[in-house]
Amino acid sequence: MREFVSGTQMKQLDRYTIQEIGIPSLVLMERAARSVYDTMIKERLPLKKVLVLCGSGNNGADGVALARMLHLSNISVDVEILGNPSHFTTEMKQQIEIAKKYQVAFVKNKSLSEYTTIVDAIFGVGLDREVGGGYKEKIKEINQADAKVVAVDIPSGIDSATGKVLGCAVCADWTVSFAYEKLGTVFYEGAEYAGNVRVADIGIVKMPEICFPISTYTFEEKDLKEKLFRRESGNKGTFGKVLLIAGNEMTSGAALLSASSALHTGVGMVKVHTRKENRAILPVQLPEAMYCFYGKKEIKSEALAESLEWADVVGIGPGLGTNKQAEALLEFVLKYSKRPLVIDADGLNLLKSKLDLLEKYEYPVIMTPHLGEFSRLSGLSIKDWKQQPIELTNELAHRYNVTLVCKDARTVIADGGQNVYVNTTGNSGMATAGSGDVLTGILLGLLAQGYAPLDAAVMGVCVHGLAGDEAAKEKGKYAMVAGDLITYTGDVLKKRG
Ligand SMILES: NC(=O)C1=CN([C@@H]2O[C@H](COP(=O)(O)OP(=O)(O)OC[C@H]3O[C@@H](n4cnc5c(N)ncnc54)[C@H](O)[C@@H]3O)[C@@H](O)[C@H]2O)[C@@H](O)CC1
Ligand SMILES: Nc1ncnc2c1ncn2[C@@H]1O[C@H](COP(=O)(O)OP(=O)(O)O)[C@@H](O)[C@H]1O
Ligand SMILES: [K+]
Repeated sequence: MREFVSGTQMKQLDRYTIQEIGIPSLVLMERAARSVYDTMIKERLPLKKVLVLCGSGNNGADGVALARMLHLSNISVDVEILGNPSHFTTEMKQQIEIAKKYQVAFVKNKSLSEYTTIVDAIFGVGLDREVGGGYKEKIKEINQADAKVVAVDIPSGIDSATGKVLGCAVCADWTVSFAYEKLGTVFYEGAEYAGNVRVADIGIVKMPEICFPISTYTFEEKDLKEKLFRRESGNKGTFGKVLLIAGNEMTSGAALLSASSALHTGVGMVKVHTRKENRAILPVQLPEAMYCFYGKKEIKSEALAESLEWADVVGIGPGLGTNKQAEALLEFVLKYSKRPLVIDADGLNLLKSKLDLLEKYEYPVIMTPHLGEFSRLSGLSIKDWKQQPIELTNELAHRYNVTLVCKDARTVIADGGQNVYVNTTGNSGMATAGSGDVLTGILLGLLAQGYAPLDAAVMGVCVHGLAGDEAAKEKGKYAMVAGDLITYTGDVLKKRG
């Protein structure tokens, strides 16, 4: 698992390392600059003529130290300082003094066309407002230049906690980040601006010396290998029974995708509770599942109660619609199910009027809203979530006492505890109808096989994204459809299981 930090957290770690541990700031800076230097050499960046653009803070000071190292290696380098001298940090003043003694060249407003590589040391994690004026003009110039661009710590203009572009931002080919990758280059748009990200250990203390109220991780492919477990002696009972309540008379596809995806995740049995109109389609397309059909004006309470008793886990929502019948189904499940529950799609759209029942539900719940559903459920706007994705996901998970999977290009998963997860697998090809239904099936499949809710959620979202990445590799992001994710889920589990 990889850990991420916000700029505020990073500053706490810097401060702790310098003040409590006693490593001088200039020592950290020397290592920071050296790690950027090493990346530039290792990645064979064109170093015929380098420009280092520096702001007035310690990100700029890193830049001046780097310029000195390049200069001492006989690489032709110029430094341009953009910041106001009256705002220079102590370290910045020291670095300039040292560099001048080594005769590093300081320049002003030279054309960027003569440089083969530009280093962005304008703002680091200290960026705290929109970029404007001369900085904005310079960043636009960098983005238009032909040179390769290396960002120090984080591309200037990217909010270190959210990835938001604050006015404008440097578009880098490489970002060398110190100690931890910043959340700002994990979330979009920052992830696109950062290019290739390398994390350099510069001697800053690692957690848990400092305990944050929330720690942020990503669950990776190699973690899957450790977590996935399938008992060779198992039978279809031990691999779990899923009850899926999904699909109305218009939307058999959603039920099919979720049910099929649960089966392709290795679950023992799946039963689908769905509308009678689907009788002619679903068993033909998915004969491996069992079915219970209900008519227009009923929910078949007796059969449903039996199925709820039979199942190990229950899923409700994909393609269910939001009419009275769907509402009655959700109410019945919340009242009478005694199993872990996954609520998705229309199940979430109906939940707002059933929050009292949700509160009383005594078994684990995973909810999987995309941001529109999150917004309807919470009353918060999508913009609110984008400003504080980690905190708001965790807060809502805590409020409803559920595991919450907030689906976006970077899905955030939380259960109200100390650890929040940001998924980094997947791609834009997954922004296609039915992708979410597939995820619901994967989550049900993992839950039924006995993984704890938070584990099932982080593993499932990671698998879903990896399946998307395989699909993109084979079919392309334009042509891939949700059904492909099911096929590749099987491949992902086969390779990593
Ligand atoms: N000793 C340390 O503290 C270390 C710091 N390091 C570097 O220091 C950076 C953090 O340094 P700082 O905290 O000094 O902050 P930065 O250098 O990131 O920037 C802060 C400066 O920019 C100004 N500023 C912020 N937003 C602005 C805007 N939109 N327009 C114009 N000016 C703006 C601030 O007023 C301040 O002068 C890290 O990203 C990292 O590169 C590393 O060298 C590791 C060690
Ligand atoms: N750009 C993207 N990068 C990675 N994953 C994405 C991207 N866009 C969408 N996804 C994923 O695809 C799924 C879409 O789910 P959802 O919005 O519920 O779709 P649907 O309702 O059509 O099934 C989510 O798991 C989401 O995280
Ligand atoms: K920078």
